[in-house]
Amino acid sequence: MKEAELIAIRRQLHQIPELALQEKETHAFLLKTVQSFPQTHLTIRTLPKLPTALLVKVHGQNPQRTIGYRTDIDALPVTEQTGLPFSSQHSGIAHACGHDIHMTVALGILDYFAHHQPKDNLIFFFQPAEESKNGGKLAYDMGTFTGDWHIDEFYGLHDRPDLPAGTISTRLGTLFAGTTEINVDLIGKSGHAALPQNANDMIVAAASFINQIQTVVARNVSPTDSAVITFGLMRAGTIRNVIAGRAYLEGTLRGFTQKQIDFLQQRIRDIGRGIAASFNCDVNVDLNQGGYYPVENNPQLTKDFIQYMQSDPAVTFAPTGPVMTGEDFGYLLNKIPGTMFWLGVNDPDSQLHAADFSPDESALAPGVTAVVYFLEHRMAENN
Ligand SMILES: CC(=O)N[C@@H](CCC[C@H](N)C(=O)O)C(=O)O
Repeated sequence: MKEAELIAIRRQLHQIPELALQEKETHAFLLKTVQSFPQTHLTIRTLPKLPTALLVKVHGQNPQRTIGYRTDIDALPVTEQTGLPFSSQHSGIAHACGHDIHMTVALGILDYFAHHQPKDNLIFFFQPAEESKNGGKLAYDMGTFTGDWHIDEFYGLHDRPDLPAGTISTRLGTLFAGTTEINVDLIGKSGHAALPQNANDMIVAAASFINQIQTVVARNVSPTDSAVITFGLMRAGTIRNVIAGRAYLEGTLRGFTQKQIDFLQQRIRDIGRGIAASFNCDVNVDLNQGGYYPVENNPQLTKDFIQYMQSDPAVTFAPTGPVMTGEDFGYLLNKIPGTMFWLGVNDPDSQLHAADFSPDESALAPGVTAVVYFLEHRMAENN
């Protein structure tokens, strides 16, 4: 596929961002595009119980194994502020995490193998719901990757704004953190602002909960380890002279190992129980990890990936450390060995999830080429 075609696809996808599990237009666009490729050795599959997902199998000439390639397809509840002429046409929703770039690269790779039949089988998984609702886990747990759709090794990328366009980067070990969504409901008693003795103020209880949570990473995690707990949403109260009888908080916790995540979850539950006792209120702590396991790259496959990318003169490879962003590809890599890697998209003044995030489209063609060449390498004899 020519660079201009990749850019045209990316711009169309960019204009129709959809939230997790609602990716109907995106699914229709992806299906139409895949149907426009030569169909001789393709099988297209949809999942009745996960209707926005799309799978495409490329049948190999002499298959010894099946290699999977995954892209996420959902967007974020962000109002785009890029000023691009092809900005989001869906109010309040944007591809602020670059999944339009991910999908376009996947279509570019698939188009290549639709025209050049591979030796082994390839399965492309266009996965809904990465940002929330763990679409990867949903698909895996419903038995999607069994029988003819079994995958031996799995690859996927994420775009990265602080790397030059087209640069490939990954590491041995954990690449992305495991995350857990935290929802906390504090239930007390509302009343008159002037009569606190007759009420039970949940703004004060929530403030205390938040303050105690700040001690977890600072005081319970070794200074040589990393973890983060952030509360990004807090709702309580209606007016200055009514004591709030309820407060609601949403946050996320992140760590690089499952052991550490389990520990952080336990501390949050403990603090919730402590607040309930000390404020004589109800505190319901709901923790949901879903499929957001730490993204742990398989040692053998990732060593081969890094060696290949470093040795190919057409590829710029950069080493990297782990990051605290999460990815539900972590769940799939927990079940199927594989490698997740970054693709540089050169937007260093912005960041993932920002309203002005605008990846550099010149990353598309080298991204496709690097993955196509790597997959050819994996399918060569002796690999
Ligand atoms: C790449 C990226 O930004 N991923 C998301 C994953 C969502 C995690 C989950 N919804 C949570 O907040 O725990 C991220 O926020 O890192």
